Amino acid sequence: MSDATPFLLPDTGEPGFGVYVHWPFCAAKCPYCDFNSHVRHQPVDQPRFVAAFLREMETMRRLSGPKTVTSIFLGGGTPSLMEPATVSAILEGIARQWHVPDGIEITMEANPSSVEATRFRGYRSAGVNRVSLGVQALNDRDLKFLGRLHDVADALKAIRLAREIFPRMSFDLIYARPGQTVETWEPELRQAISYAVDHLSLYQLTIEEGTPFFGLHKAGKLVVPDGDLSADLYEATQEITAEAGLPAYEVSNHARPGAESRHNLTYWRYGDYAGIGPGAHGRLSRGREKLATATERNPEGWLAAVERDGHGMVDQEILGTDEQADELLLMGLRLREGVDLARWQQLSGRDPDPAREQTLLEHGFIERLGNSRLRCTPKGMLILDAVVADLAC
Ligand SMILES: C[S@@+](CC[C@H](N)C(=O)[O-])C[C@H]1O[C@@H](n2cnc3c(N)ncnc32)[C@H](O)[C@@H]1O
Ligand SMILES: C[S@@+](CC[C@H](N)C(=O)[O-])C[C@H]1O[C@@H](n2cnc3c(N)ncnc32)[C@H](O)[C@@H]1O
Ligand code: SF4
Repeated sequence: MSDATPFLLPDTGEPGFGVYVHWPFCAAKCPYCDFNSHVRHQPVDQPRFVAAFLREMETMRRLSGPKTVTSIFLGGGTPSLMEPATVSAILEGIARQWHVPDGIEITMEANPSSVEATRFRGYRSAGVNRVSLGVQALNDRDLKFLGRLHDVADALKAIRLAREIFPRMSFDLIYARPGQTVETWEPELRQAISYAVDHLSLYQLTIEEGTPFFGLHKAGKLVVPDGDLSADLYEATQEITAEAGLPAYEVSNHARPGAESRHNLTYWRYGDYAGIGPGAHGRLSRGREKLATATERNPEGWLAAVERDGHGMVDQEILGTDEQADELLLMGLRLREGVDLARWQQLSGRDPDPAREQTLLEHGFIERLGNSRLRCTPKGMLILDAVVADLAC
């Protein structure tokens, strides 16, 4: 995997096969975040983690069988706390287990605060060709409120560097923050668009149970935009990004056509993926069934399990065709391209209930794309869970 590697292989429209590796550590825990991330005050033994990642990959390879990888994603936590040598060893390990063609998308998440030019170049030399930066906000007051360790100047520096070093770059913003209105969000979003290359992830702030924000929210000390304002913010976001040539291809993800994240598409097209590392989940097909894997979330617990058993899986559930049909719908309706109905019918053994589908069509929540695809309208996206629940039963 050299710098001369052509980028990117064109999207075939197929679900693909992804490999996800989870780095579970962060420099500090953000008060809104319930992802599997932990702060350690002692240095993390990276070679020991690498050895465990490689062992767990062998187990996952046995479960997946031989596969051609279409994307790799190093997520977290904060993977940019890894040394470039760690990243290199992980990518080499993946290529020993599965076929990794030149030019596939290899994404790594990075925090603007843990970013260093030397590390970025090291990641690039290791084979990373897409970076996803957690910028979160473009004003210092909100960055502070979100508990971030970086300020806007750090974020802009990281964006500039990422654009220089990686062929592809995206960044995340969190909106629908306390006190935010369409009037204050719009200039921030336009500024973000001006820094974006071809991909942006825009998430509405979710108050997750068990986080410090949850406690504050419950105590009435943190007030988030109500349903109407959230919907207005969402709609404004859709319009502004579409006008700027970065339309949503999924609920929260925006890209110039052709620059969608392949890895994300694999999830939403309900493809297979191997999940490696603490708290990673995976989906591996076996004939008509799919194996849903989930590993131990605690990093040291996961490490001990892998060293003992060759994997850290705590859960292996076999999904039958009905469960797969539900998941296919749940994931596929998030996408602008919608869900492939023939695949859904093959799995569920039936058509969508005509009366329910008709009602949703008449209310403008869903639409048909020819005979073969069904998708949510922008209005339907606002009540996605209800639409899925209605169609699935
Ligand atoms: C798991 S984080 C990993 C990225 C990296 N550690 C960072 O924070 O910069 C992935 C993204 O999820 C989003 N996210 C995490 N918690 C969220 C929440 N409660 N509401 C909305 N978005 C959230 C943030 O935009 C974040 O960049
Ligand atoms: C919220 S998304 C952000 C993606 C980013 N916006 C992009 O476009 O590349 C990524 C986060 O989801 C979680 N994640 C993704 N795939 C996962 C998997 N297979 N197992 C466990 N967590 C996963 C990780 O916490 C990761 O940081
Ligand atoms: S948002 Fe990112 S940096 Fe913050 S705790 Fe979660 S994973 Fe770590």
